[in-house]
Formats: sequence, structure tokens, C-alpha cells
Amino acid sequence: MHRITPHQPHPLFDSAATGRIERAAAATLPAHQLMQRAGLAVAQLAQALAPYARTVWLACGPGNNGGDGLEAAMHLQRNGRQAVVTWLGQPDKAPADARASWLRAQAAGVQWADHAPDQLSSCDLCIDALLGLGVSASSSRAMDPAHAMNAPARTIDPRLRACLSMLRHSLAPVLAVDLPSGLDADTGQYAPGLAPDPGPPPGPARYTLSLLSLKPGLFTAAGRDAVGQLWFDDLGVAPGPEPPSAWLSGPALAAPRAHASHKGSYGDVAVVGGEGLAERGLGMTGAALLAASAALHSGAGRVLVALLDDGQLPLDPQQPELMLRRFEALALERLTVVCGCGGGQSVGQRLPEVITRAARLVLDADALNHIAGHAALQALVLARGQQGRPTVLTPHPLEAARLLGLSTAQVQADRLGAARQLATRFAAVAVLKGSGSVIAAPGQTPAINPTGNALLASAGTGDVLAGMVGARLAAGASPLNAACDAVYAHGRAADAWPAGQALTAGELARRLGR
Ligand SMILES: NC(=O)C1=CN([C@@H]2O[C@H](COP(=O)(O)OP(=O)(O)OC[C@H]3O[C@@H](n4cnc5c(N)ncnc54)[C@H](O)[C@@H]3O)[C@@H](O)[C@H]2O)[C@@H](O)CC1
Ligand SMILES: [K+]
Repeated sequence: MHRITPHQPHPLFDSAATGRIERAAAATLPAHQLMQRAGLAVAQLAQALAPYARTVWLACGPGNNGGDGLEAAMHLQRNGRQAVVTWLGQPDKAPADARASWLRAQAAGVQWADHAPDQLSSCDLCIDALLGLGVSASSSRAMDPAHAMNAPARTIDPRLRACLSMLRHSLAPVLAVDLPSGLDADTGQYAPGLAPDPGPPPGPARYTLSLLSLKPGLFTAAGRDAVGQLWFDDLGVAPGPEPPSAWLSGPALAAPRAHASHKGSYGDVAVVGGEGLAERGLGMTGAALLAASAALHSGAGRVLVALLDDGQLPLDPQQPELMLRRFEALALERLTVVCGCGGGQSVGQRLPEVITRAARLVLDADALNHIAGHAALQALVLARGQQGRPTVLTPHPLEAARLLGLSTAQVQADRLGAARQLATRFAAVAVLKGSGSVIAAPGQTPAINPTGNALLASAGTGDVLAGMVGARLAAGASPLNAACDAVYAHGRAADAWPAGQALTAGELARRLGR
């Protein structure tokens, strides 16, 4: 068992893949073995997290997730804790493993209760074993048109609802078994009717022990807020031939710079964007300058900026290293172009040339919005991808929704699926930004980024990311590596941000080289 941190990459397995791993393992093991290992792991982590807990309340659902909780209750009771169990299952309807663990918990003398004990203190512990992987199975059935047509909306057992509410409002720490209950292991979204009430995320003392595999939903969408501190136990089972459904990104290997190198060794980035104030009264040159600053501080050899402001700004006195250029003066065929940051309406007329001529290309913000509205531009992006010319798209969920002709909610409902769809549709690397950014490339296993936090929810941080991707592409990284490394470093910079200091995009860009 170990704690999961962003320092290392990990393979992720969705609910279907986890099911296959489980069935393969179960076929070679004595009956009930996996649940016994799961329950023991839960009890061990519970005791390590709450060594002074006298009482442990275990909320156990009707399926095998509840079975893990019952098994853990037996160990905790035997180890001298008062294990108080609320079990929502029924002996005659429970899966065989869960029923066996119920019998073992009974024999150990756990206490049965309808709800959480009143006197739980912050030293005690709650264990959330209500729902695990079963939620994903029910969600995928609900999304299957064949079932969705006839399936009535699921009614939620009021006892389940009450237990969920107690856990979510608990002052005692909460350890979730396998997944925070209600969270879909594949999408990181809560199943209908099981989401917590809107409001700030749960308190700090929240833990999740993922069993057998790490699942994508733990790391994206609502997953990151829900899981708290994440632990993993593989239950002694290797994934075998099962390919990962996704990867959790890790840090890039440091690439030392040769002494015998010069600015030309690290490539030229050209930023095309930043509509001027004169155009429509909406000055957006700052966005392009932020992207350029990020490229500069990420190590690009030279950074050129073609502002869409009719030459109003000849020099950025804060960043004299940036070389301002008229768009017509850019030798696009030799450049890595970052296009769209603050591009407004003006970027539209530059896009056909940029898309067809740029050697390497990052498309962001208004470039993406224009492309979404113009089928001819979409065809040009696809064509360059099909010619094998490096292209990275960096949409946030709304931009992704426009590109795919979906709603933002549909994109968020399946972030991995949406990123994969974008990558296929445009033969490009797609970075779907947001909590747990997803990076997808055509025909490759997608990655989820583990770094970053809500400090990044401020104006201009997306422009900084686009510049970072551009710098890596210019230095020769593949589009997928450039995107994964930039997203990771962007989040890492936010994670290392000094407490109590506001994160601004300009400062974020300046800190990148440190
Ligand atoms: N699959 C595995 O690899 C292993 C599974 N184990 C445990 O078993 C769990 C999976 O067990 P199950 O497949 O029995 O599933 P769960 O126990 O997660 O859920 C099944 C129950 O939840 C109900 N349910 C599902 N979706 C619901 C929704 N949207 N609203 C309300 N109720 C809903 C179902 O009706 C069913 O009663 C794992 O998460 C893990 O904790 C472990 O014992 C070890 C091995
Ligand atoms: K759970």
C-alpha cells in the first residue's frame, strides 16, 4: 500500500478494465480472497490514519464495496476498536463475498446501528463503504440508449442518502473505500442524485484507498476534490496483459543543456494574438504577451510576437527580450506558432495562413472559437494533422464543447472521451483543461495531469500554458510530450505557490524557469 502523489506516473484502469483484472485474479485465488485482502488493507490504513480512534463508524452499502467495509469492521473490532456498522444490505440479497464478510463481522462482535454514533470526535473515524465500482456499471448502463429508453430514473434508498449526508458533514475524518461513494470511476462525475450539495469541498481530513487499480475518475472532474489524500493497494494483483485505460502523468525528465548550444538550439516561438484596443475597444494584447513571457521563461531560444493591433505596440518595455513583428514578417514555415491568445475577432483572418504554414502549432482560445465556427478551418487543422505536422489544441471545456458541437455539461460528463474525440477529429494532440486536465493524442492512451489547483482559476493562466507548450514544441519535444510536460509544470508551479500570495498569470510565467 502506498500514497499516491504527483511525483510518479501511474497506469489507470477504468471500471471495465478493473473488472477484467479482478476476474482474472479471482480465478486463480481461493474464494473470498480479494475481499479479505481489501478489508485488511482498509483496516490497516484506518488504524494508521486514526491511531487514537476508539470508535470507527462503517457505512456499508449493499454490494461488494459494503463487503469490504464489513471485512474491515471485523479487523478493527478484533484490534480493540469499537466498530459500529450501518449495513444497507440484506443477507439473502447480498453478493456471496459480502455475505461471507457480514457473517465474519457478526462473529467478531461488531455493533450494528441505523446511523452514525452521536459521540464521534475528530479523533474517531468514519469509513465510507457505501458504493464503489458498482456506480460506474450503473452509469454506463444508463448512458446506453438501449437501457436509457426504458429505464426509469433511479430512486435512491433514503438510508443511503442519509449515510452519504452524515459522511459528507462528518467532523471525524472519513476514509473512502475504493472510491468516494457516488463517484463514477470512469468519468470523475457523481451519479445522478448522489452529488454532494453545492458548496466548498469537504474538509481536509478526507482519504480514499483505491483498491486493485487506480481509476481515471479519481483524478479528473469532481474526482480531485472528492478523494482527498489518495492511497492505493493493488491487493497483490498485477494488471497482467490488461492495457491501461489512461496514464497519470509524472514529471518530465530534466534535459540538461549542452554547453555547446546557442539560442537557435532551443527553437523560435512566435505568438500570434492580442487584438488591439482600437479594433473593438477590447484590448487583449496582454494575453499574447503572457503567452510570450511563458515561452521565454520556459526556455525558448527566441520569442517573436505578432500582435493583432496594427503595430500600436512596438516594444514591451517590461519584456524587452520579446521581438515584436508584423504578422507578414513571420517566416511561419520555420516557426513554432502559438496562436489565439487574446486573438479576438482579428485572429480569424490570420488563421488560414497560420494553420497551413506553421511548422509546429499551438491553437488556443479565440483561435479555437473561430475554428469551431468555420468548417473550412476545421478541415485545414485536420489536414495538417494528417500530414503529420505537430499541432496541439488547448481548449477549456466551453471551447471543447464548441469544437465538438456539444454542451459543456456533455464534455464534462466524460472528459477523457471528449479529449479523445477532439484528438481524433483534428488528428492533433488535445489538452482538455480543467480539474485533472486530460491530454489525448490520436491512437494513444490518454493522460491525466495530477498537478495544479484552484489558484490557476485566474485570468491569463491559459495563455501561460499555451506559451509553455510552444516552448517545448520549439525545443523538439513531440506534441504529446510537450503537452503533458507543460501541463504538469504549469500545475506544479501553482502547487508550489507561496501560501497567502495571490497567483497572477504574469508572475506564474516569470517563475517558470526557477
Ligand atoms: N471488483 C474488484 O476488483 C473488487 C471489488 N471489491 C469491491 O467491490 C466493489 C464493487 O462492488 P459491486 O460491483 O458489488 O458494486 P458496489 O458495491 O460499488 O455497488 C453495488 C450496489 O450499489 C447500488 N448502486 C449502483 N449504482 C447506484 C446508483 N447510481 N445509485 C444508487 N445505488 C447504486 C447497486 O444497486 C448495488 O446494490 C469495489 O468498488 C470494491 O470496493 C473488492 O472487494 C476487491 C476486488
Ligand atoms: K466507497
